[in-house]
Amino acid sequence: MITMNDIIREGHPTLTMVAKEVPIPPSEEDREVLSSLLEYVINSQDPETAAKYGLRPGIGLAAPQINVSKRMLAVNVTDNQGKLYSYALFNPKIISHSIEKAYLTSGEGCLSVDRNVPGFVPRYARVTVRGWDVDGNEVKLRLKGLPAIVFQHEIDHLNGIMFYDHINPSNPFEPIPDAIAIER
Ligand SMILES: OCN(O)CCCc1ccccc1
Ligand code: NI
Repeated sequence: MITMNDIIREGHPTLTMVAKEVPIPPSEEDREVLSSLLEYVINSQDPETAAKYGLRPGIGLAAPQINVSKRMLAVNVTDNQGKLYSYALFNPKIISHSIEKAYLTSGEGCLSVDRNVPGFVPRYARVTVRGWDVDGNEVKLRLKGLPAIVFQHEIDHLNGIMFYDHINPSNPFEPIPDAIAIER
């Protein structure tokens, strides 16, 4: 199982690399890595397991964060209507997105960043993501709200982008025009 010892931190070069596509159908090794990402996210959200293994809670995790520079991510997050989005995908890609933006009023954090970086992170309000699941089946997701934000955070990791790269350095809390403010 993945623990915090396996998660690399900012300054590690893998976090700013562009990760490689995974051959589909996936190898047994790639299937195990993908499953371990989702396992971490779920474990980290279980208070007993998180306490037992010292896991920092996360609503997503991308393979580069465990020093595997391959295009894989896992998300386990509930939206504001109580719908659970639990996905582990190979080669996820945003194939369309709204013009409208959205941001978390609380800002974002990252398991690979051991510090608070305050500020609004502008994201697309709605995205359509296409990817492949652990069995190699194509998946297409239409996302909005917190799930859309998380998928964009994770897909950024596959392109070597950190959440704070999007924060306005001169005014981190500058209002984002016409954007949806998402309270958490
Ligand atoms: O890459 C995953 N990760 O570092 C865990 C935190 C994920 C996350 C936190 C806030 C907003 C979007 C995504
Ligand atoms: Ni992150």
